[in-house]
Amino acid sequence: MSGRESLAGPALVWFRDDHRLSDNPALSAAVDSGAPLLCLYILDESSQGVRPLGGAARWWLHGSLDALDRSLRELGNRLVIFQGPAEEVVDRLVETTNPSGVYWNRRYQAAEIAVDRAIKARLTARGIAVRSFNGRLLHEPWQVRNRAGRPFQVFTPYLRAVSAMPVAPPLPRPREIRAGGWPSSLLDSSRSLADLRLEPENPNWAAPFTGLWQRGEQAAQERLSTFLEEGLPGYASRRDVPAAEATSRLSPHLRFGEIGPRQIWHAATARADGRETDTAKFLSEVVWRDFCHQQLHDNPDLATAPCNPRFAHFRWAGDNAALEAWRRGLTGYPIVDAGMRQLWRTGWMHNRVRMIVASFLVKHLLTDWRQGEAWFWDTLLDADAANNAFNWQWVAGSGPDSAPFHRIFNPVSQGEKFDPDGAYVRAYVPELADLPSPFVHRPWDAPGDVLRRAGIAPGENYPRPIVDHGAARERALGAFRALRDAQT
Ligand SMILES: Cc1cc2nc3c(=O)[nH]c(=O)nc-3n(C[C@H](O)[C@H](O)[C@H](O)COP(=O)(O)OP(=O)(O)OC[C@H]3O[C@@H](n4cnc5c(N)ncnc54)[C@H](O)[C@@H]3O)c2cc1C
Repeated sequence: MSGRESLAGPALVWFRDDHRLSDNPALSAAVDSGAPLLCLYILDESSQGVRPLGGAARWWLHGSLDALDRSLRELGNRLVIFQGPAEEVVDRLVETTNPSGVYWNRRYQAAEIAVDRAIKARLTARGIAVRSFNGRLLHEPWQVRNRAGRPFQVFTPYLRAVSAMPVAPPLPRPREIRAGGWPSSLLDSSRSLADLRLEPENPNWAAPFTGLWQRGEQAAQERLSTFLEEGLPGYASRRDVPAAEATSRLSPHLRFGEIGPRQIWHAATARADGRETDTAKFLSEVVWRDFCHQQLHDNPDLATAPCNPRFAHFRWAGDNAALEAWRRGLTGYPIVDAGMRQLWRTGWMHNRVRMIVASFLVKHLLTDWRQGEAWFWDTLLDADAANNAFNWQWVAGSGPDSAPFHRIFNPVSQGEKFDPDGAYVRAYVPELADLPSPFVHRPWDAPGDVLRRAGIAPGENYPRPIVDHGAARERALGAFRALRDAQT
């Protein structure tokens, strides 16, 4: 503890996407400073370049902040919320509280980094210590480098490098978080959670989420324990089967930092005995998340500009009716429609199906991947600047270590392979529930009497395919060839 920090004013702990008390390095360091703490959150949707959250993520944020406040209150503190450009809010806070230090965990979007740098420079100039930490990743983007000291562009060597690096053990939850006194002028300018209007009303389209998801740190820990107990055995072989519900569903918790990857890493490793393959596969997914963050850090425009500049000239078809059919789950391809409806109904979609629907949008519908990225951004509870943009570029073929553009998923064979008896399709596309398995991924092949018995009238209560697979594939390959030829 430095003498200056302990003798001067309170310490400010600024929570941002790290909504937890355990393994929260910024919080632990502030507690260790000995100063009383002022804990805050800023809803900043107006600083230059900051991307406002999508609707589903706003719903999650509401519960996440509520849970964080309750946890802080259990330890004698509370969360005070502000709204507005972070630089202005922090200036006001510093002016009024004269803090001994400001503590935060780092963020990785370019606009947020710019805000943090500007704030840090101003505070440092005023003699106020700013201490920033890694609370979000296993390793910081700049810590994982190849032999030439450059960032990895390919995941496998990145994973190999990370596997050889020790992962810091998670920090314990503080036992007490001594509260500083909030000046009333600041409290007057603070917002209640309700003021932020994060949850939708009229219509409350998020109502079904309440029964499906528990937000907050405790729920994240419980989900991890249940997954390690019940889901991890067999994860490597079952993770691609959407009906198996064999993945952790930790993604929204990770997105909002209700659990940290180091906690997951150590908890999974501690139970790896006898399930080494499953554990390694699961942890490699957590490493993908770090890799995505490294890519975002090195490509600040990841969500808007293709990493491979050649793709900037791609000739997209831009068919709005087809885009709308995709969004609504009305393409006539059962696995695509099931995925898009799972997303709408639950705020989440299985990873295999995310790849299928993304490939369908980009390649079968020849629609700019940024349209898909934006829809996911608005509808996913786990919408994440790094994971979402990186994975869309991966599918579109324009990102680092991407699937090549000419690898075009066939939505029928993908469905038959990963959802062989159609359980996933039946769960989300009830129109097809009574279709026998051989036809559930290709209703157009079913004889008339089979369709009648299943209650399906093609084009009336379930759409005919909006594109023909073979023709769409040829069109996509043609567009890619045109791009290549134009540049050689
Ligand atoms: C087009 C597309 C868009 C995506 N958008 C997002 C997004 O906005 N937010 C998001 O968290 N994930 C995104 N993913 C990655 C992946 O689909 C989800 O992380 C995963 O489905 C979450 O489910 P889970 O927690 O059960 O995963 P698990 O299989 O249990 O994996 C554990 C954790 O590893 C990480 N992870 C798993 N797969 C990936 C991956 N491919 N890339 C990066 N991290 C991964 C996630 O944090 C996940 O919670 C996207 C994938 C695709 C193909």
